[in-house]
Amino acid sequence: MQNSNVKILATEILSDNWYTLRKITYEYQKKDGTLQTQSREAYDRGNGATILLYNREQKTVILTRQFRLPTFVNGNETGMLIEACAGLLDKDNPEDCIRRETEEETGYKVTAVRKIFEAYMSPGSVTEILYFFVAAYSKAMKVSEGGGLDHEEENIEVLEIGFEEALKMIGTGEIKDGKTIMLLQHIRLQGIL
Ligand SMILES: Nc1nc2c(ncn2[C@@H]2O[C@H](COP(=O)(O)OP(=O)(O)O[C@H]3O[C@H](CO)[C@@H](O)[C@H](O)[C@@H]3O)[C@@H](O)[C@H]2O)c(=O)[nH]1
Ligand SMILES: [Mg+2]
Repeated sequence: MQNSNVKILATEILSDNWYTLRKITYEYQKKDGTLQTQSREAYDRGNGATILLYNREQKTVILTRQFRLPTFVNGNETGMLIEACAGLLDKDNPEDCIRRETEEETGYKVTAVRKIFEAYMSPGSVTEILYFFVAAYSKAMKVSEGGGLDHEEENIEVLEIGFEEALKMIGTGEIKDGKTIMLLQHIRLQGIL
């Protein structure tokens, strides 16, 4: 935090049940030089990594489907969401994290992963920065069922979908997850599939 126009005055923890919600009060120097005191809530659930697995011969991608409670209480009738594989970093670096998460959730053991960019996904309220990766996959890399970790209560379905179909699913609203849309569009924009 190096912006000399901002001075943190107070940090209050509103909730630290599973992740941490803080209310931060700060002094902000406006362009005209005057000082303004503001406060904002920031939800800190750590940082994350996500990956799109693609197969050039088959022109397919690997996606997941799982129940996402926050979407269920906000308009997603079944609560089921189709997403690229993703996970929180814990103490890992993003690359190790995404390799581990890929194997746990999809059952594919990928070797060469490529970082493409990083993005704040909800900058007005959530601190998280998300690291984006892509990797080629093949049948030979499938080492387990995937599906996520039982002790984390993950019930993840693994989907292998034609790339063109996945792109269409953005238009139909069947794919409604930001990171997944960004990854699919990247694959198209870069001509990877
Ligand atoms: N008990 C309990 N479990 C929780 C809670 N919040 C999350 N979990 C569980 O903690 C686990 C976290 O799984 P990960 O695979 O590491 O993370 P993720 O939820 O898939 O998050 C990924 O996708 C998010 C949504 O796009 C990203 O925001 C995030 O960065 C990451 O990439 C999941 O099993 C989730 O259900 C909670 O409040 N209580
Ligand atoms: Mg996950």
